[in-house]
Amino acid sequence: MKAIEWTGSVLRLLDQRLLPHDQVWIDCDRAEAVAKAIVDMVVRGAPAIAAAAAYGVTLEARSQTAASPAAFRQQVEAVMQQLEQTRPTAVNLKWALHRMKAVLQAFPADATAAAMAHALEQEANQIASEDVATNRAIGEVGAALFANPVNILTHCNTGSLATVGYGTALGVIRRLHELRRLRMVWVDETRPYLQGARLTAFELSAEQIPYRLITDNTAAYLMQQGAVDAVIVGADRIARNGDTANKIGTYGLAVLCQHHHIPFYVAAPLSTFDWSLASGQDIPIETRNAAEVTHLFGRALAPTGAEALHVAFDVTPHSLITAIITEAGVIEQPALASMQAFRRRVGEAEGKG
Ligand SMILES: CSC[C@@H](O)[C@@H](O)C(=O)COP(=O)(O)O
Repeated sequence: MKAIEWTGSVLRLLDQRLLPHDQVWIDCDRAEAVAKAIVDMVVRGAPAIAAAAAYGVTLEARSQTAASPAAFRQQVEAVMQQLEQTRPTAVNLKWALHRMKAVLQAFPADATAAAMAHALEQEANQIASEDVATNRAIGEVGAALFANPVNILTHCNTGSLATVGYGTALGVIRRLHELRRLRMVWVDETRPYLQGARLTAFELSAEQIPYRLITDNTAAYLMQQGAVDAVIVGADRIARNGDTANKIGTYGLAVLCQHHHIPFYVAAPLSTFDWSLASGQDIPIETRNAAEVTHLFGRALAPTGAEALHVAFDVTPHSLITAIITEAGVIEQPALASMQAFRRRVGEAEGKG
């Protein structure tokens, strides 16, 4: 399953707002269209929006090849800034744009616009292909944590639709299934946007991975019944001390896991680490339109004029996280010291400095 495709001239995005029932592709031929697609959640999930933004820069660069080198740089950098504003919490977006900016800055002042545009396209392709390899590595590392078949509970969508392919938390689940070490997956529906019900259930159905969809408020009951062996979720930003921002409802699951003595894992690539932030308190949390809470598919659930709050992410304190699973290994009991030791081991170059 794929939700992002670069044709060499346009970025094709599978409109995730319409899944699972309609599979409609949107062709973006300008950076503005990509920015709008990210804001409107046509494309979503931290690694997927990072790759989409990189292709947004590529589209702008390709449209400016007749410009002078200085005008080209100015225009492309303006678009990078615009893309960076589209969604605030997922740091992968910034990480990808920093990579694109570094490519631009490596060229001498008199480099031709065409040469710079070509290099930017290559970098976007590199970001996209690395993501799939990274997720496969995360899957391998994560699956090694489980010796026997398990029941996993997951939240939101962290699969092929949220990445360029394979997925992070869902990558671990996918790998467990391949290794016959997965009993089944409990899929939180993930109110209000229903990424679990619409997207994760869609991916698991397509691959015939056994799952059952539950309402978000069923997790506690299942844990009490002994029906959950572990929770695995993705992440949008991980601070220096291991505090992790992810889809709203993640923190509640971590608290429940602590109460029930169930391991709580975060699976994320190094591009989700924000070493510049001391703790989760510094992570910007996106709030979205309250109509996404009061309405479902355009139909009002609440009385007319009902006030609602739509906080899209929450922060799980590192003390509640059993381990963070990355492509470079596992960080057990993440905290400042273990995170710093991990960072030294993998090298600063791979994370966000
Ligand atoms: C591999 S995706 C990790 C996270 O981005 C995912 O868990 C999540 O919270 C997605 O939120 P979304 O608002 O759908 O972009």
